[in-house]
Amino acid sequence: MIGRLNHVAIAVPDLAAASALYTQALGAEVSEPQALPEHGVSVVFVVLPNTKIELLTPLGGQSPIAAFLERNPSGGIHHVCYEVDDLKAARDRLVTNGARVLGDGEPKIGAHGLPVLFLHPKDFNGALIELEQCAA
Ligand SMILES: CC[C@@H](C(=O)O)C(=O)SCCNC(=O)CCNC(=O)[C@H](O)C(C)(C)COP(=O)(O)OP(=O)(O)OC[C@H]1O[C@@H](n2cnc3c(N)ncnc32)[C@H](O)[C@@H]1OP(=O)(O)O
Ligand SMILES: [Co+2]
Repeated sequence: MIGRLNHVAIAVPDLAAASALYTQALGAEVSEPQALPEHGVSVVFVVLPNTKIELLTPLGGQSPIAAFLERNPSGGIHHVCYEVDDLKAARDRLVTNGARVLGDGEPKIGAHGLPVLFLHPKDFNGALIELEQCAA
């Protein structure tokens, strides 16, 4: 069911500083910031030869990552994103098998303009998992 690793996400307290760190200290290619109010975050993507790193920071007063950063003030690995061929079929199979899909269970459009869902970290060995519909 799951396919390629689309990205690994790191929550950061200061997106500009984290972007500069990846650009200057690590010599990486970093995208321009994207504000995603429907997700309560702003993000940049670090483009790697085999996957991406998503650097994200809270946006607005209701960010789902605010509590994570309170627990981890200097930041930390936040989630991994796997690609799936059919997001709704994957969701239905996971729910049938007892996994919890976060939010209202309906896919939302993510940073790549594709539908995404999140699975509860407590159901997957303490790791927050994002599933992204493969591009057609
Ligand atoms: C940019 C768009 C998109 C993309 O296209 O890539 C994104 O990536 S958007 C990313 C931001 N959005 C989300 O993360 C949505 C899903 N997340 C959530 O709904 C919440 O973050 C959460 C997973 C429900 C956690 O909420 P929180 O308020 O932090 O705390 P809780 O008390 O409800 O947490 C329960 C339990 O889970 C542990 N936890 C929390 N976050 C993580 C995490 N990232 N990784 C692992 N574990 C996590 C938390 O510590 C609690 O554990 P216990 O204390 O042991 O109960
Ligand atoms: Co993500």
